[in-house]
Amino acid sequence: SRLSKRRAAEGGSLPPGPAGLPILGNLLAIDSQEPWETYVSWGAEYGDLIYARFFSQDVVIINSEKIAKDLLEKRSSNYSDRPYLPTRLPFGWTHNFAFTPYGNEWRLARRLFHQGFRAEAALNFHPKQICKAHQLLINLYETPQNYADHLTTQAPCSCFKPCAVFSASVAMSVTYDYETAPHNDPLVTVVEKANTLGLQYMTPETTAILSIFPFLLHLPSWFPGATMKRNAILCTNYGVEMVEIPIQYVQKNMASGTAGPSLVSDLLRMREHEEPTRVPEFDQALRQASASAFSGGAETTSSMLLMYTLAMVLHPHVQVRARAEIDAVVGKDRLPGFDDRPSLPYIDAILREVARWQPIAPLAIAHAATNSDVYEGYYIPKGAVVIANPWAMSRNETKYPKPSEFIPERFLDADGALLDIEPPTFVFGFGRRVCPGRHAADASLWVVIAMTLAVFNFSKAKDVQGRDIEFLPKFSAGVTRHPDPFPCRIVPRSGVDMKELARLVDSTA
Ligand code: HEM
Repeated sequence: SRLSKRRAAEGGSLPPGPAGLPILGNLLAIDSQEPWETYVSWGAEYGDLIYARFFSQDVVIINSEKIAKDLLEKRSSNYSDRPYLPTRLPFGWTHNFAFTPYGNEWRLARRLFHQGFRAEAALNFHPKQICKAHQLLINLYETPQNYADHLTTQAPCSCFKPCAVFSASVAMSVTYDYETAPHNDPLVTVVEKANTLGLQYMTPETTAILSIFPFLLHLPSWFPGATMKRNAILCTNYGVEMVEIPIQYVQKNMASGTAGPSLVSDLLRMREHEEPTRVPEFDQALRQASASAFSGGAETTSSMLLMYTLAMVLHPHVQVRARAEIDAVVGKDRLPGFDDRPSLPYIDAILREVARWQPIAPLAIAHAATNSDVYEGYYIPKGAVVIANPWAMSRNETKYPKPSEFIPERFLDADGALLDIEPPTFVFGFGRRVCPGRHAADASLWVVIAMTLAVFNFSKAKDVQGRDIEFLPKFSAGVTRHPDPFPCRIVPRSGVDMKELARLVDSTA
């Protein structure tokens, strides 16, 4: 076969892996809800570097951090491409550079994004993150039963104050200096629609079928069963609105002199100094950089905050220790702020453990091999889809004993100081494609964790007899993996009423 000839030419054999069917390859063997679990079980049999086939597509799965770093970081010039996604262009998904092939277009978009989101620049977001966290506290105080809405999306909410919609509003604010409306913000709605509809078509597992039946994408949209085509059209339209409307908003504000600082206003100013011939390229990159900031930022942050809420409800003793730390370091007269971060190691340990305990992107985003390669004697074909499996890395028992348990203490030494070990950065991916929003995400998560623990107590909801309502957490993987709604009670700590909360908020404003 062609493959064995290539192998003979290069030396080395394919990494071990499960036997597949002649045409389908290994697709039928994969748990469609939790493919990362299938890859963990393959790993137990074949090792941490696994070869599989989806139809005719070569796939390499990496279950260990070491191999992921050896390939995706140390050999990053060969492993920074993305798999070809037949859905990307028909669904108008050119606005998110997460899916742009490796090359100049991606490089420029990522460079512009970096302008606003690199570690030092992301410090500028702190005041906005604090302000949004304050709004979140007020919303949680007033309508705690709507906690998921406050943390994630918009939804009818009975409070009259601006509904925080924390994640989306931080993202919109830093990218466009756009204040999300209290309810049903038109832009947040359109981003959600574009994301929910689009992202399910952007994974190698789902799109594998299109590489063998590409006609599915080309059936006329009125054809019965042509859902994919109809969705592609809808999604393209949402994408255009989601990209263009907020840019026009910034341009209008700049023209009237009312634009506050934002990524897009900075980039529009940079644009004025571009060579005229380079402007079209710059415009395309500006669109990718800005749309990626808010479409990439909102959903991920909110999924992690839901994981955090779940962790707190299930582990009251963790809250007790966290509160004792906050009370000792910050006191009860004010809320924790970023300056307190170095003195609050337990809060950081919670943040790390939330990220590790339930990775919200269990298979990160697949990379692709530009050229064939040989690693430890194994042959990796050119064009192979390379899937790193952060889920498997989070379940490494040597590094994380009792991996399915939530134990922030694993990141601390006996004196309660943060251990000098690498935090679970694998949840943000690897190499040149590593998540560029991670610094902003880290600060948003930290401030919410610190402030909510300072003010609230999370517990299981009670039934009419006053008994805890027990539940088994369930998770769904849509855009990102997140817990399904679970019953919970969020009540202010004793002594915190609305007046006191307003005072606390004012004291850190
Ligand atoms: C809350 C936690 C977050 C997690 C766990 C997360 C995780 C990831 C992962 C796993 C990747 C793929 C990395 C790879 O290919 O190796 C990624 C890429 C990306 N993330 Fe994040 N992310 C988070 C927050 C954010 C935020 C807040 C933003 C935007 C402000 C963002 C923007 C992006 C973009 C634009 C990419 C594509 C990078 C590229 O292809 O060059 N992410 N993220």
